[in-house]
Amino acid sequence: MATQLSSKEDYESLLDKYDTWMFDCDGVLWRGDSPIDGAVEVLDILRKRGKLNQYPRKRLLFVTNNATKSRKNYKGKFDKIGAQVTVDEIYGSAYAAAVYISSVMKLPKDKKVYVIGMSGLEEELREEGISFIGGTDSADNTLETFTLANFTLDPDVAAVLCGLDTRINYTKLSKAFQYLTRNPGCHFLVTNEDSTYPTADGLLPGAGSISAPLRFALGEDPISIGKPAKTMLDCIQAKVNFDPARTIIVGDRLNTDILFGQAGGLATLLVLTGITSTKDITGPHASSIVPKYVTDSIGDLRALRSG
Ligand SMILES: O=C(O)[C@H](O)[C@H](O)COP(=O)(O)O
Ligand SMILES: [Mg+2]
Repeated sequence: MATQLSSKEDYESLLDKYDTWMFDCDGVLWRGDSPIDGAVEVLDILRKRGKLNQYPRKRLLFVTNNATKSRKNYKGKFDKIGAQVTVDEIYGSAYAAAVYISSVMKLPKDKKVYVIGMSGLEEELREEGISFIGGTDSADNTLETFTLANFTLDPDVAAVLCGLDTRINYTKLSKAFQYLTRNPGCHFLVTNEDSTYPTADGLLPGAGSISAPLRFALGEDPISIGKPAKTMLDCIQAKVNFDPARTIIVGDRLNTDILFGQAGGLATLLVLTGITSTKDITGPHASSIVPKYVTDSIGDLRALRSG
């Protein structure tokens, strides 16, 4: 059963127990471009309280499955909402995918990736020195009818990488399908599998719903790199030395954020400002994924402001 947090004492006890705070972004810190009420203030409180001598220094990390933006893009988004965050505190599935392709898959330099995704994903691939086609290329961002007669297979494509792409179309799906069925050994990778994406005005199809047509057409599941996969945690641990026993992840989705935390031996705090609602964690249809703590919103931690 999850512990429902509500009092200042509840939140103070979290400060006592955890030095590293991992924050999911969509549905926790913001919905689309709208910050969650109190989120920026709470980040500031945690930084300030973490510097006081009664607590070990607090480390804040931001761990998002949203592959539409690069770490630098996210730094700009944090700046815009007035949150003091550095690029090396940000871990996105776009970055994790680029690291996976270069360091785990070890894609040969003469090979390339066919991308379904947006400029942030392309930026992270470029930063890792990975060659790619597709993505925001104008030839792929078209509503023209796709015909194989006009398509030339690139034999150097050794992986297809699919992330959230708000300009998805039949041409992109068809090209990806050609590479995955006609280039021998072509890897099928997705940045993440979130089914939906929480915006300020409601839910939209998420990255998992963008790659779903390919999975159905292929009859094959991809390798997924974002939460809850361990790949994302490996990516963070390669850069940041933290103690899982003194680390908490704050998330809004049970089958990504909370599972990711549980698999990594982290404490988990679920907030109800994004994907998950009370009916998902209580009553007859409650999920089997049970967070350690629950609170309505990250803004509830403003109770810590007085110190
Ligand atoms: O569709 C997606 O990619 C996800 O809904 C979204 O981007 C998740 O982002 P997160 O909650 O991990 O910040
Ligand atoms: Mg989220």
